[in-house]
Amino acid sequence: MSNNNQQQPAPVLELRNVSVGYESAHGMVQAVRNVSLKIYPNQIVGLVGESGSGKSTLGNAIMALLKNNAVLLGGEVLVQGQDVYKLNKKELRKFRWNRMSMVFQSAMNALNPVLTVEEQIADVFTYHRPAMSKKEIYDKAVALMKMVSIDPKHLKSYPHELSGGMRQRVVIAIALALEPDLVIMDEPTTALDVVVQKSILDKIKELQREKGFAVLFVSHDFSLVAELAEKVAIMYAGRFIEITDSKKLNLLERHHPYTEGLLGAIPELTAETVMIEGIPGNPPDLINLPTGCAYHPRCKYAFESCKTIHPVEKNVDGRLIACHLYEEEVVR
Ligand SMILES: Nc1ncnc2c1ncn2[C@@H]1O[C@H](COP(=O)(O)OP(=O)(O)OP(=O)(O)O)[C@@H](O)[C@H]1O
Repeated sequence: MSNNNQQQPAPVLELRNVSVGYESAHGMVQAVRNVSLKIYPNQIVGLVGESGSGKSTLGNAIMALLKNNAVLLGGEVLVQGQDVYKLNKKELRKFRWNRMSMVFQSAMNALNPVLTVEEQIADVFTYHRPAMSKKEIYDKAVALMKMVSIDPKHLKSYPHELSGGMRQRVVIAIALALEPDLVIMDEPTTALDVVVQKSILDKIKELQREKGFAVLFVSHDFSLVAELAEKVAIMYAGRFIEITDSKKLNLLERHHPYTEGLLGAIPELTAETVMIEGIPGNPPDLINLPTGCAYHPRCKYAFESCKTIHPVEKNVDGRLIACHLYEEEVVR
């Protein structure tokens, strides 16, 4: 979304200093640490980071679907201005799927194997739109199948009779059934081959443009997110270490050293020889985080302050970067 208008629309999603931990026998796992972000209508924002960086935890936290041992340690999650943690159980059940929905990791395997596609789509309407007639629900199911480019004859199919790509399309159709304002997609195409992956991503883009919902697209695949999303939040050890326009995701721009490492790990298809410079070391233990910057033990630029002083987010050429290498104005 362009920022040129003086009148910026209200964000669909606003995260204010959100922190989430998991209680464990060894201490609190600090899975999400003080993250803030705004997503506007019509916008696709990518969320990337290595496995274990806290992406799914944040997605679940937005939906207020945290696991039993998880705790919202602080902050606010506002969807269309509503703090989801201020809703009671009944209000939350209504709010979810109507205003915000989520395509979970490996969702295509989460379809109920003993129900037909039609029954699973109908369930959503029976629960959330009890006044709808059977005929209206059937018509809606047909329209949803067409929307995700599946022949409506498959409404009578059971999940095992569909390909992985078709099952994933059904899951996306279900997530969009009630026309939510915000859709969280957690690795929606990871289990699929590249061709099917591309067709699903094209479908997501097409539907998003047509319907105008906002998307938080979670993935560990940096190049995929850079292509799909307008803005990308890069997560390391539970924190956003950089938030940038995806257009600026190239090594000619200044970045957080971790982003630079991820960018270096993307092979350039046009290059004659491909040099992949991985990131050395492993992500930190989220119970005993390193002092200072959590990335410093792996950072090739680390200096003394990085070991002791927590880097705050700074505005660097229009990007938010939390790194001592940069001196610019403090934004928050
Ligand atoms: N129920 C749990 N109890 C304790 N720790 C947990 C629990 N669930 C997740 N974690 C830890 O929280 C951290 C963040 O996990 P999360 O699944 O959010 O990361 P992720 O970036 O989504 O990873 P992936 O891409 O592998 O799904 C990890 O260190 C993980 O081990």
